Amino acid sequence: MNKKKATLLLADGTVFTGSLVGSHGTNGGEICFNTGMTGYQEIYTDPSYTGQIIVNTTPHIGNYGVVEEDEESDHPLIAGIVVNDFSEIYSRLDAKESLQGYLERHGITGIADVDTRKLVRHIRSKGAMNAIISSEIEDLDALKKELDKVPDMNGLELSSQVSTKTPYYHGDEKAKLRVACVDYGIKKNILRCFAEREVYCKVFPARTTFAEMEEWKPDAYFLSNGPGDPAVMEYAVNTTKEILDNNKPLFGICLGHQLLARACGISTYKMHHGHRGLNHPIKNLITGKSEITSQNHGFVVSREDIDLSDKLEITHLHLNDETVAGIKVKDKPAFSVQFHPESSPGPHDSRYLFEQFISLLKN
Ligand SMILES: NC(=O)CC[C@H](N)C(=O)O
Repeated sequence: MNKKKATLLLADGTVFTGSLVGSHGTNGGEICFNTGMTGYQEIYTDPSYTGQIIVNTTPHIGNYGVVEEDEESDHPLIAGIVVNDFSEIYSRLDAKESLQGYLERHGITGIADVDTRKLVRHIRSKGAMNAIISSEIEDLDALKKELDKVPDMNGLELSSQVSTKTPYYHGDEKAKLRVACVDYGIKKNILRCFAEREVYCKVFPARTTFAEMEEWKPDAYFLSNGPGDPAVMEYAVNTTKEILDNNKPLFGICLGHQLLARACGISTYKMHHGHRGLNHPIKNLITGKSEITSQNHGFVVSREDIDLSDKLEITHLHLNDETVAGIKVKDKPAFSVQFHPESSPGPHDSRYLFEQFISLLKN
């Protein structure tokens, strides 16, 4: 076990020390915690976490290694991990590599042997903030200088960095339904959920125009999840407005949901410390049933703005804090959710939303 010392410094001056995991180095980002008890590889490779340091509240990380099928993108884009008990030993029949080897190979620096319960309580009371992990710099003033260089998540556009550079296809070419997916940082399992339901997808770079996507003659549009602040994605909001103006069926997940709201004139804001985990309860206001959902977001759409607007209807509410978890555009075939129905990792309660979208575009 690598027992090289590492330091975690938070923007408010709080320091935690522990041991290095992953790659020797220094890395900063916004610190946030995920309460999922499984699924570390899917979480680390979800492009929505770009530029963030993930604290896993589940104490034991690494014990089942990594497998290629669990990748939600081609490689991890996170700015680091903070864990309690890190295991280099893994026991899973089909695992090919240890998490240690994987993190090292991808240049991700992490810190273990941290009292993650204390750290999470601190983030819960003080709110989201930047942090830095280093196994190189021990001097706190020098580390603080590096931390000051880390950009604020508020006002940060990251989708253009993580989006595909060229369009690609997913699924069966002969499938009857064709969905144009705008890649703001798409998770692979969303494409799998479409393919399983006989939908053929063409995935477009984030800055593709509506006219360019129309050339492929899609039946509908999908706006993906992704990292960063939706408030500074003017280009994406404009594309969404064009999709709506042309009455095309539209489905959005997470960042895609925030973009749909913004295209309808609703503002978004940064939450105190966000929702990240696999057991977030939401209520479907149409069916009256609750669903346990997978979530990963730091921003949210304004419920006050929706209440004042005549364009949107709230379809889902988060039961912990009554924030907006789903919306529908009143006179258009367009809807979106703040949570992750593709849930990789997470429960499958909300997979019906893919069927709901497909029936919408069949009509
Ligand atoms: N999973 C996502 O799509 C995240 C959306 C957005 N970046 C947020 O943090 O709220």
